[in-house]
Amino acid sequence: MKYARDLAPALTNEQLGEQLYETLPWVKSITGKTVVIKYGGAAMVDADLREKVMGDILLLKIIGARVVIVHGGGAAINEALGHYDLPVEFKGGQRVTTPEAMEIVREVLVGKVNQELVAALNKHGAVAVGVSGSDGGTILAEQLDPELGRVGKVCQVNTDYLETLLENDYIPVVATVAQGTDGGFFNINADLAAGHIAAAIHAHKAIFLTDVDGLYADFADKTSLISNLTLDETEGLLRAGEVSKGMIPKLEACVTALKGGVYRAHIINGTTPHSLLVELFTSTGVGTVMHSTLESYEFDQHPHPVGAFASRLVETEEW
Ligand SMILES: Nc1ncnc2c1ncn2[C@@H]1O[C@H](COP(=O)(O)OP(=O)(O)O)[C@@H](O)[C@H]1O
Ligand SMILES: CC(=O)N[C@@H](CCC(=O)OP(=O)(O)O)C(=O)O
Repeated sequence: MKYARDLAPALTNEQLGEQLYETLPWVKSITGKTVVIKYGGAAMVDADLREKVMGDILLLKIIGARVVIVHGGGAAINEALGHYDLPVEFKGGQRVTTPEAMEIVREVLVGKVNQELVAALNKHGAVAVGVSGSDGGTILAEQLDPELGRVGKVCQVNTDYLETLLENDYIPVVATVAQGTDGGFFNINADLAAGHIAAAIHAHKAIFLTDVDGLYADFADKTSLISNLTLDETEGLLRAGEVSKGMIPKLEACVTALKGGVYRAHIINGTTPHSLLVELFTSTGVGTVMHSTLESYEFDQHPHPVGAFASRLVETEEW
């Protein structure tokens, strides 16, 4: 037997209740909306954390969000290439992918990472379905640059199969190996694929879970975490070469998503337990959020009384 008094809660029941109640408008803002979550390989390495992320995603689904997961697996691909003594090389945040490496990319992304994520979700019930870019012609790509080998540029996203799965209450889990216009397969950076999918499926939000707290104005200066920025500012940072490595495709993906009509793009730390819930269900959030204009951002930033929020929901119904 355990006495409640010995559990020493950090908050009083009233404070806890207040906090839960404050999430209500944010929960309402997600219900019925499509949310594309890019789950990066860098945030996937710890199995316990991965379970927590899957739990948070299930919670989003239970409250009525239409969730699409697009996953990476860069770290696992590096490991597999090392195992076969194949080189690991990136240019502008994209992997140089020889035909040999492409075979490994397929094995790792489609055969391993995708199945593991689907299995982790399906422990809780038959909710997830693995989708590779070529399934249902979901992602069609052509060669991006001969120097990068089998790296693809997305030319078309066909959302029919994803929509069918969402309508039937499944969570599609997408591995970003695309069908090539030349009949082969292409390796698509998972951030870029997520940006294109979010735009094509008219997502309300695109959320990028990675291994840093968000976008830093200066990565070396940990006090420079950016809380929010506009589309123009994001493009400005890219043009000025202010970001490097994996952050380049991530920001490019945010730009693609926002230009394609996605309401918000978020970059958050997937290695911090429940960052997804804090980002989505609190006024302050934890990571970096990108939005089309400052006006549209400020509109969202004060806690909305439930009644007032309901009228906003009507205004944004199409999303
Ligand atoms: N300005 C920046 N702010 C944040 N991260 C940055 C920045 N510039 C480069 N990075 C790097 O981008 C990495 C995230 O991209 P990546 O390694 O591709 O992760 P993922 O596997 O989640 O896509 C960070 O770990 C960090 O090293
Ligand atoms: C072309 C290209 O770079 N493809 C990526 C695909 C996986 C990925 O994007 O994984 P993360 O999200 O974990 O970085 C790669 O081969 O690593």
